[in-house]
Parts: sequence; structure tokens; C-alpha cells
Amino acid sequence: MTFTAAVSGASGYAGGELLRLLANHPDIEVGAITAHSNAGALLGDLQPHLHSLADRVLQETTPEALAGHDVVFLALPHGASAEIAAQLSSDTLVIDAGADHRLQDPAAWEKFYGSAHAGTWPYGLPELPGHRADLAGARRIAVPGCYPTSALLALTPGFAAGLLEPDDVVIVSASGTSGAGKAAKPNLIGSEVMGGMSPYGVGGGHRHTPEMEQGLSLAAGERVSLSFTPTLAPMARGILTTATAKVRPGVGYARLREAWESAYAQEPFVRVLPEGQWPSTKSVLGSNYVNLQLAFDEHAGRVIVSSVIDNLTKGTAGGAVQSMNIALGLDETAGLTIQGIAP
Ligand SMILES: NC(=O)C1=CN([C@@H]2O[C@H](COP(=O)(O)OP(=O)(O)OC[C@H]3O[C@@H](n4cnc5c(N)ncnc54)[C@H](OP(=O)(O)O)[C@@H]3O)[C@@H](O)[C@H]2O)C=CC1
Ligand SMILES: CC(=O)N[C@@H](CCC(=O)OP(=O)(O)O)C(=O)O
Repeated sequence: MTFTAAVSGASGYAGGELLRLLANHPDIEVGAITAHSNAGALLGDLQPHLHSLADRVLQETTPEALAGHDVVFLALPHGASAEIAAQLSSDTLVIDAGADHRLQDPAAWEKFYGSAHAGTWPYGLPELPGHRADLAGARRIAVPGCYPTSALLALTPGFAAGLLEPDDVVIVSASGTSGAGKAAKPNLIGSEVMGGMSPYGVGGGHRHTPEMEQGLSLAAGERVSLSFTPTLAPMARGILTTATAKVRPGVGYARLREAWESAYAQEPFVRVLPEGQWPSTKSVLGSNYVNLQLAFDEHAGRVIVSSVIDNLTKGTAGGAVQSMNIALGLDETAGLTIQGIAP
């Protein structure tokens, strides 16, 4: 059986990556593709890498244009997707790449996004404990933010196994510029980004902090608080996250390693690298894979985990397609086994 899928935000980075994956998906036929200021344009003029869809015309993003498909992907700015989603049939599988339906706590939503909370949907990170069951048969899915994908996959095994202290967690990430979207911004022009790196959202100000705390608290069964600092790196795509947490008394390297290896032993897209190898963003670019490595800093009593993802693939579109596969009862890896493109 073939399912039809509409993609909104198809002129943007997340929408373009969704189309790249869906065009190669054995069970999906790409239906309507929509945009906003670029409505009426040819996809080939905006996303020249999408050869098989180059002749398609972008429609205006309306509920009518998106209706009549089995699956609708929303790859829109925060706040835009909730309004559209509310007008789509409850029988349609709606997958939101934006943040509108990720947070459970309305107060956290209002604090970090400044608008009314639109409600919470099943969270599209199947590797987290219990999440795969929530996604099976779901008709609404919230795709995680790209930084939370990398951070939650880095630390969840330790919290789920009760090995880590909940109040001393530090996460630092470096992201490629595509994480900021395709719209022109002065801080993203080449001369600003190339040749240097700079943090932003420092001091708890980044909106992904509550999303990470939510996921780790669910895994730990108690409130986890953390400090998160993102950094803009001079590359187009990819995220390197380094996450550290204090380990509980008596926990050593062997126990930590066993927790991470057993958590991911059956996961098709998460690889705990052999000891001694540290992950590089290059090795996952264009793929849905997550590579990670851990160490125990005995001096500081901390576990250190480095994870890498492609922000547009596992961090957005790949995670969305993986969640779609589960919701529709397809092979979870369908359309996603493409390898990375390094170097
Ligand atoms: N980039 C990334 O790595 C990640 C992105 N996401 C999320 O995915 C979503 C899309 O991000 P991204 O692709 O990077 O952003 P882009 O800026 O690259 O694309 C935004 C898309 O939304 C459309 N759009 C803009 N304003 C409106 C509006 N008012 N109503 C309807 N459509 C509109 C644009 O159309 P047009 O060009 O025609 O104006 C474009 O197609 C965001 O919610 C983002 O947070 C999530 C994880 C990672
Ligand atoms: C480099 C960069 O700017 N990254 C984006 C995060 C992208 C992402 O995952 O975001 P959403 O929560 O918006 O879906 C940022 O820090 O705002």
C-alpha cells in the first residue's frame, strides 16, 4: 500500500530535507507541496538538489491544500503549525517539525515562546523509553528540536538506569547554520559565520532547555535540571553535543558503559562507538544515524557523552519519517537506511 504525503514549508530547509527522504521512500507518494512567500514558484528553482520533484509548483499553505493526504508534514515557523493543524482531519497523520506541540508544561511554553500553549502531542523520539508504543498508530506527532534530539539520546540511558544525579547536568552543543533555517539573518551571512564560533542563548535562555529537561525528567522519574549552551559552528549542517552529568556514588565506567550499550543494542539508528573512537559530525551527514561515545571522568565524578547527528536528518526530517513509519505500521527504517556522505 502506498500512502500520500503533503509537505508544507517545502521551500525551507526542513521541508526540503523531508522531500529528499520522502522522494526515496518505498511506501510514500509525494502529494501537495506548499510554501508561503514562495508560493507559485517551481521547487526546482528553490531546492535544486530535489531532481525528481523539480517541476512541482509550490502551493500556498492552507488546510485545503493539505487535505486529502494520508500524512501531512508541517515544517513551518513556531506558532504557524498549531493553527493549521487544528483545521486538519483527525484521521490524517499530522507530523509537526516545529515546537508547537512538544512541551507538556503550558507555563514553560509561555515563558520560552511567548504565546498560548497549543497542547501536547506524542514526542517523535522513538529511542526514548516507552515512546515507540506512544507513536504506534498515533495521528499527531511532535518532532523534537534538533538540539534536544542530540542531548536526550546522549544522556537518557544514564538517567533511565538511575546512574546520574538529576541536578548537575551540563550540555554544550555546536550546530551548523542550517539549524537556524533558510530565512536571511545578518548573523548567518558567510563573513559572520565562516572562520569563527560563538555561543548564543547563554544562561538558560534557549528554548530547548525546557524540552531537554522534560525528556530527561521523564526518563529519570524525577525532576532533572540542566544548563544548556548552544554554539554556532562554521558548517552548513550537523550537531556535536557534549553532555556531562555527575554519577551517583559507587557507579563506575563498566556500569555506565553497560547502561548505554544495552539501551541502544537494538536501535537501528543509534551507534555507541567502539571504545577509543570519538564521534565526528562528518560521519552522520545526510543520514539518520546518531553516533555517540562516553567516558568516565573519575577526577570530576562525571560521565561525559559526545553525540553527533545531522540536524536536518535525525534532528528533523529523518526523525519525522522514522516516527511516521512507526505510526503507519511500516518498517521503522523504510526510506532511512541511506549512509552518511563523509568526507
Ligand atoms: N532547521 C533545522 O535544523 C530544524 C528545524 N526545525 C523546525 O522546522 C520548522 C521549519 O524550519 P526550517 O525549515 O529550518 O525553516 P526555514 O526558514 O528554512 O523554512 C520555513 C518554511 O516555512 C514557510 N513559512 C514562513 N512563514 C510562514 C507562515 N507565516 N505560514 C506558513 N508558512 C510559512 C517558509 O515559506 P517561504 O519560504 O515560502 O516563505 C518556509 O517554507 C521550524 O519550526 C523549525 O523550528 C526543527 C528541527 C531542526
Ligand atoms: C543553529 C540554530 O539557530 N539552531 C536553532 C534550533 C533549531 C531547532 O531545532 O529548532 P526548533 O526548536 O526551532 O525546531 C536555534 O538555536 O534556534
